[in-house]
Amino acid sequence: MTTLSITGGQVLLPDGTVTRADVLVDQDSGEILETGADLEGDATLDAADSLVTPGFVNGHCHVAMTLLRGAADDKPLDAWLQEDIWPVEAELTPEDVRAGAELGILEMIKGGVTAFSDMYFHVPEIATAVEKAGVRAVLGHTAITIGKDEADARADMEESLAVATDLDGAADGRISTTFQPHSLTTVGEEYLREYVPRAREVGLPIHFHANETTNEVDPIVEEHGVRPLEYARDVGLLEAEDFVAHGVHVDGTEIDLLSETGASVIHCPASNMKLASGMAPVQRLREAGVTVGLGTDGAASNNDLSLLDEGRDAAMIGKLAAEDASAVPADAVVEMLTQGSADAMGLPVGRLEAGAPADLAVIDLERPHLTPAHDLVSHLVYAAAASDVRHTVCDGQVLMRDREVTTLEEDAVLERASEAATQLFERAEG
Ligand SMILES: CSC[C@H]1O[C@@H](n2cnc3c(O)ncnc32)[C@H](O)[C@@H]1O
Ligand SMILES: [Zn+2]
Repeated sequence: MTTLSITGGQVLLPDGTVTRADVLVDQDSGEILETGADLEGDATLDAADSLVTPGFVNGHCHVAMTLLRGAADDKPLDAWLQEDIWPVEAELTPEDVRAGAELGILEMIKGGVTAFSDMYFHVPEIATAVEKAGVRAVLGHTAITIGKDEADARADMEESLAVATDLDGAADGRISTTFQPHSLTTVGEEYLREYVPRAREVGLPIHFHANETTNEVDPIVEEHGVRPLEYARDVGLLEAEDFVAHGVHVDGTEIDLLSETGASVIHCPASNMKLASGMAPVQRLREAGVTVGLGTDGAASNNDLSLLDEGRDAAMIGKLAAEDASAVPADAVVEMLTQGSADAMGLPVGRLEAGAPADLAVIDLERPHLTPAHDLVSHLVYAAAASDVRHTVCDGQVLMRDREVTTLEEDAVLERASEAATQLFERAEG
């Protein structure tokens, strides 16, 4: 057995308390052996003057959209997608997706993110980037049927099933998968009724966008006479292992439905603010017992992949939405960006305890904006930034040491992504 000891730091425990301790990791199994005093390993990672936290878990992302970062801002969702994003995405090659995925994963490792859940296409390229970078991911091919003839629509749904079946367990088990209808308005009812049961037959969880904007809610209410999540339930969605991205415009009936079914919500506050989609009722969801995780959405609607930024945004917008400064407090946010997202995604991560996967981030506390250190949970949510992360460990392997990523060559990743983005936009502009 080869062991790694993360020494001299303060450790954020699963109950939200912080204690001075070392963390001993079995690098062969990738699991935490013990947290406690004076733990020696074969190798050491210095955590003096630092906070050791579970790796942050990005519950909803389109990682390759880093190539579209900053290319289309200041529009609402429908216009942004239809006028700017989808025409460019139509030109994306598998190589582009690989370059964008490596860039996004590099950014996430640098910000202490050790796992992410992704919705996109050319997914084998994303899987290759995940394997190389050493992170954990829940991947899938996202199917859209509107605007397609029956053959193309079916092909997309079939691909979503096939990709999820083929890639499950890849990268030594660090990749798991979901079936992914894009949303309740972009996939036709007949396809949901046919393919959701097929996903169930092979045991796939389902990840989809829902209730993001009122434009997505109103047509469903008009056509079906019920709220979108009631319709979702009727077509077989919202099992306990499913998770919904956004859940902004959910009413009391839908909150009860989420709570009864055990389906989770991934809250994406930065994207919801930037696209002016609305304010998710996070405090009400949590009070109803719904599992809530945090996601960045893609870098074109955020415009970064920092879960620490997302945490601060969640706290701020959660208070505004509830009109209550005590709503969505720091400890709730820390839970959402670790255990909440992990539970939603069906991953046994997000907790620093013996037997759990050794996925963690070490945050440098010797920073002006983190001084004095009255309350480290408060700092994590209200003051810390992605650039404060010193080390990142996933599955017991050191992915970043002293701010240097070990698994990806940073300069080369940046160069490939810039080049791919330039050529992509040249093609798209014709
Ligand atoms: C077909 S792959 C996934 C698809 O989703 C698009 N997308 C990015 N952000 C959002 C969002 O906030 N709501 C809905 N769809 C979104 C992305 O551009 C891809 O086309
Ligand atoms: Zn999304």
